[in-house]
Formats: sequence, structure tokens, C-alpha cells
Amino acid sequence: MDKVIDGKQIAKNIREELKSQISDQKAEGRVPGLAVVLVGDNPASETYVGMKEKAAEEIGIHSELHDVDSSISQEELLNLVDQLNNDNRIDGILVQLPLPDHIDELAVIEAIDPGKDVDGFHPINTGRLFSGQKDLLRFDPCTPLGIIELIERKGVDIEGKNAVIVGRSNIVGKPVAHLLLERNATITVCHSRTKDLKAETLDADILVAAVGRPNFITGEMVKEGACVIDVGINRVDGKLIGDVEYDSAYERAGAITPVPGGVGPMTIAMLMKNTVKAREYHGV
Ligand SMILES: NC(=O)C1=CN([C@@H]2O[C@H](COP(=O)(O)OP(=O)(O)OC[C@H]3O[C@@H](n4cnc5c(N)ncnc54)[C@H](OP(=O)(O)O)[C@@H]3O)[C@@H](O)[C@H]2O)C=CC1
Ligand SMILES: Nc1nc(=O)c2c([nH]1)NC[C@@H]1CN(c3ccc(C(=O)N[C@@H](CCC(=O)O)C(=O)O)cc3)C=[N+]21
Repeated sequence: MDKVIDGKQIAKNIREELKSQISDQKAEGRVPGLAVVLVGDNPASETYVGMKEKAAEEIGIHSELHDVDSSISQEELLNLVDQLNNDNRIDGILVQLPLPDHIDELAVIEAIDPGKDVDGFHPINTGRLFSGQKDLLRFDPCTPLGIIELIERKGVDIEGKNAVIVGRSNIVGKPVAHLLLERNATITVCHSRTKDLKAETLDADILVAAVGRPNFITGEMVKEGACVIDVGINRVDGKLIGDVEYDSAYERAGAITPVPGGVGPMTIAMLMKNTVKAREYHGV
């Protein structure tokens, strides 16, 4: 079996699955609606937002971009979020991060209706993830959810495995740890104060690298046969480089994601999935 986990292809398959669900929703009377809020003119954010809009349009999701100037005040931004909360054509709201320094990111995230929080960043959603709440509506963050899909669709069992996550951010490291724990992995979360990182990663059956440093995880840190998930997106001399040194890690891994074409496309596919789920929740 091929070792490479083809995130681009898996994301495409998921978009196809969603397409038919969306056409059913359309027949019921309304397609899902996604509002993307972009503050300022960060070129990376503009690229990502463009990709999200394109993906939405291709599968029949109504998407609207709210492109606002970086000088917008926090109050004005909160008003925009409130307007979208009250717009019944909009099922999902995504405020592209990072936000300018004068705006309190957490305050903006908390202002989003948790039932429209397709990014899964609102404390109601992270709290439900933390407490393992499965009965109430819960949106899980897109990148962590995409990582789980990649592992599962590759046929790698999670239950009982040692999963080591390098990185503890609120958007990747911490939530992916909870999703793996919920699937009965034994988890270890590493960070910049971890004493002997290599000793930890060598114990990983599933290794998730979300550090933000190019080629940080080398082959000698990878356990033979491990499933290696590279979340890193680092732009070096105009090229995209992951957090994993691909060639040396490939030699040792049993399965591995490339960058680009691994986790990135899945993040967008999961955003689409959450938006379809939000439309299901809101009804016609
Ligand atoms: N493909 C995708 O869809 C996405 C990709 N990304 C990419 O993933 C990467 C990580 O993103 P994000 O989680 O937001 O990053 P953050 O910068 O928020 O977090 C990085 C984490 O790495 C840890 N770290 C830094 N240096 C070391 C070190 N020397 N040893 C061990 N741990 C270290 C930090 O530890 P500490 O907490 O101690 O500082 C921190 O927890 C980035 O490249 C980002 O671009 C992010 C989101 C989506
Ligand atoms: N509110 C919010 N939600 C996010 O989900 C969010 C965010 N803010 N801010 C920034 C990060 C980053 N992120 C990525 C999405 C897609 C790719 C992606 O598709 N990458 C392609 C390559 C794209 C390229 O060529 O630049 C790949 O890896 O193959 C990467 C990164 C979402 N984020």
C-alpha cells in the first residue's frame, strides 16, 4: 500500500459526498450559507479565504465575503458578527485569523453564535469537545477534524495507539489531542518546554507535528511504521515546507502526509462539512 496520505484526493472525495447532501438541502428549500469575514489585507489570509470561497461555490454552498479595512474598530466588528448571527440565510460564520493587534480575538470568537461557529473555536464548542459531549450540537475545529479523517480514511486504527502531538495551540494541538483521546488513543502533548522531545516522538504510533518550524521533525525522531501527520505550513524562499523533513521521515513512516496536499485541503473540506451540518441544524 502506498505510504503517502493523499489529502488533496481525500478532500475531493469529501467535497463530492457533500455535493449530493447540498443538492438535497437545496431541494428542501435552501442551500447552506457561509459568511467569511476578512479583516485587513494579509496576503496569506487573502489566499486562504479565496480557496474557501472557491470550494464553497463549487459544491453549491452560498458564500459571502465581508472584506473590511484593518482600521475597523472592535465594536464595529462585533456589530458585523451580530448582524451575521441574525441573518437567517447564514448558517456558518468564519472570522479569518489572525486579527489586527487592536482587536481582541477571543472577544470576537465569543461573539459568534455557537450554532454558527463552523470553525469550532467558540468556548461552547471547545467545552463540549473537552467534556466529550456528543448529544448536543458540537462543531469541532476544521484542521483537527481533517487530521482524524486522514488517519481513519487511510485505515490506521486510533484506539489504544500512542499519539504524540507536537504543539499545543488552541486551533490545532489541543483540539486534535482531545479528538484522539475521544477515539481512545493514549495522548502526549509536547511543546517548547518538553525536556526530551525525541524520546517522546520515538514512542509515537501516530505523530502530529503542529509547530510552525520548517523541517523540525526529522526521520530519526520517527518510530518505524508510524503514521506521520504534518500540519506545518511554512513559506521558505517562496516554497511551502512542512514541519516534517519529508524525505527522512518517509523512510521510517508507515504512512505520511505531504505538504502541500496533506492537511491543508482537509481543513477546507471540513469547513464545508461543518457548514452543511450547520444548515442541517438550522433547518429551512
Ligand atoms: N494545514 C492547515 O490547515 C493549518 C496549518 N497550520 C500550520 O501549523 C503550524 C502550527 O500552527 P499553530 O498551532 O497555529 O502554531 P502556534 O505557533 O500557535 O503553536 C506552535 C506550537 O509549537 C510549539 N513549539 C514551538 N517551538 C517548539 C520546539 N522547539 N519544540 C517543541 N514545541 C515547540 C509551541 O510551544 P509553546 O506553546 O511552548 O510555545 C506551540 O505550542 C504552523 O505552521 C501553521 O501555519 C495552522 C492551522 C491550519
Ligand atoms: N478562522 C480561521 N480558520 C482557519 O481554518 C484558519 C484561519 N482562521 N487562519 C489561518 C489558518 C490556516 N489555514 C489553512 C487552510 C488551508 C490551507 C491549504 O489548503 N493549504 C494548501 C496549500 C495552499 C497554498 O498553496 O498556499 C496545502 O497544504 O496543500 C492551509 C492553511 C486555515 N486557517
